[in-house]
Amino acid sequence: MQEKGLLIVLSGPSGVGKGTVRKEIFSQPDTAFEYSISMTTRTPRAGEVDGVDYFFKTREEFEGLIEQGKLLEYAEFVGNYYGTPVDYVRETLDRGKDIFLEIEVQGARQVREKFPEGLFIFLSPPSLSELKNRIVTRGTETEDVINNRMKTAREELEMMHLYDYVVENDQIELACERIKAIVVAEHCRRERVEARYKKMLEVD
Ligand SMILES: Nc1ncnc2c1ncn2[C@@H]1O[C@H](COP(=O)(O)OP(=O)(O)OP(=O)(O)O)[C@@H](O)[C@H]1O
Ligand SMILES: Nc1nc2c(ncn2[C@@H]2O[C@H](COP(=O)(O)O)[C@@H](O)[C@H]2O)c(=O)[nH]1
Repeated sequence: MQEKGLLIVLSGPSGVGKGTVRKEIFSQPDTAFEYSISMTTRTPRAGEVDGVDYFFKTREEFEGLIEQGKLLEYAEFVGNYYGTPVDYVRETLDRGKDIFLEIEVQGARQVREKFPEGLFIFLSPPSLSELKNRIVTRGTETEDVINNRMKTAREELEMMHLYDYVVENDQIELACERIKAIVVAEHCRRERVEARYKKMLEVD
């Protein structure tokens, strides 16, 4: 029987650099994970492409997907819905591939309930002032949205205890190396290796 892949969740406050770090990891040729493209009702930012950055949906479409049970998790974040399509996650894990979800804290909590064996990583900022500086410098949000996201960031930082690892995003390259090292270590965790051996011994 095909061994299942690892479900990896990366969360952290808005502007900490999750998207930047994720894009850097996925640009590296030795990265073997797959990325779960989320659904959202947020308006696309300049340069964002439907089906690449997100699947952009209306609120009616999104609520239909919730009703049909098509989402592994979903949350309302600063006025918009965000959610993870469940089928792609399950298919990828069944193929034995690791899958990487970049989602906020309420969603991560729901995923933890369904996949307690997943790997949950929290990306933290060097400081709150640097976090604000990053969101402002990105230049994609209005002042109101920035203030709301900073308020939510304080609540999210208090949820760090729900995660297995905390990686500081002081420098992009270092944060990526730390995340990749954690994934390698997770694959070598004794409980996982024992489970693999148990299955092998059952077959022989
Ligand atoms: N280590 C870093 N040092 C300095 N700037 C960074 C670092 N990582 C990311 N940034 C910058 O911070 C800004 C926010 O990054 P990014 O959009 O990746 O954050 P995010 O966590 O994905 O945000 P959101 O949750 O709002 O989508 C970007 O302008 C990015 O270039
Ligand atoms: N619960 C979920 N959160 C998600 C998902 N996809 C992205 N996100 C998170 O939403 C915020 C805002 O994102 P932005 O692109 O508008 O800046 C951020 O924390 C993302 O990580 C998802 O499928 N589920």
